[in-house]
Amino acid sequence: MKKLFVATKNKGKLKEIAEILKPIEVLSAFDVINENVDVEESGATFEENAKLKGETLSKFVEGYIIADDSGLEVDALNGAPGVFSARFAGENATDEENNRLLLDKLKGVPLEKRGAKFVCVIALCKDGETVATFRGECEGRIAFEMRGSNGFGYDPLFLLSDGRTMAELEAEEKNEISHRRKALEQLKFYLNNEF
Ligand SMILES: O=P(O)(O)OP(=O)(O)OP(=O)(O)OC[C@H]1O[C@@H](n2cnc3c(O)ncnc32)[C@H](O)[C@@H]1O
Ligand SMILES: [Mg+2]
Repeated sequence: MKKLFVATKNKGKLKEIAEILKPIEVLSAFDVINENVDVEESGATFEENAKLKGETLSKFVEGYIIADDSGLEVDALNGAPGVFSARFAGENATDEENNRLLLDKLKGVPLEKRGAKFVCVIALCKDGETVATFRGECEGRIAFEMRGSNGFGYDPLFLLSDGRTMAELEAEEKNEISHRRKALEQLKFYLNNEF
């Protein structure tokens, strides 16, 4: 496969996906669709939402498209924010607002109880149908304050075992260990075998 559309409005995701999938050419579906398509992420799981986004947008492009639905699951919050990660602090919440709310909710929780994981589900779709889904996870803890300016979303609060936050990693380092990398590796394996 030489070229793949991606159904995302998130520039941070798009950049990571393009880097990880090289040499496949990655194109944003929203750059080629003239209409204003908005997909309601009403699913209860990352899989459902990835399919919703991929299947809907696949009807507007020629060929294969992938959608990424991802988020953060925090142990002490019983898996929240989960599928609500992007809108944790409200419908149009900024990353900063989401991070602040997370810190608030974890006030007084000690480090050993601050376990969390990032989850990424990639759906591969075509002509309104899902061909396959792939899941990647990355484990860490929630830090006591935000640190670092790389990445996006909850990266400044996601503490790795070496003591750095995900936002303190260089882009290449994040792309080696991330949930997104793990899901996309499976996609690459699938594409190499099926196409
Ligand atoms: O739906 P699209 O258009 O792809 O973009 P989005 O930002 O709304 O994406 P999601 O619905 O999948 O929500 C994922 C949220 O989870 C968080 N997230 C996902 N991957 C992340 C990562 O690698 N690092 C930090 N936060 C991440 C971040 O807050 C995202 O906004
Ligand atoms: Mg979204």
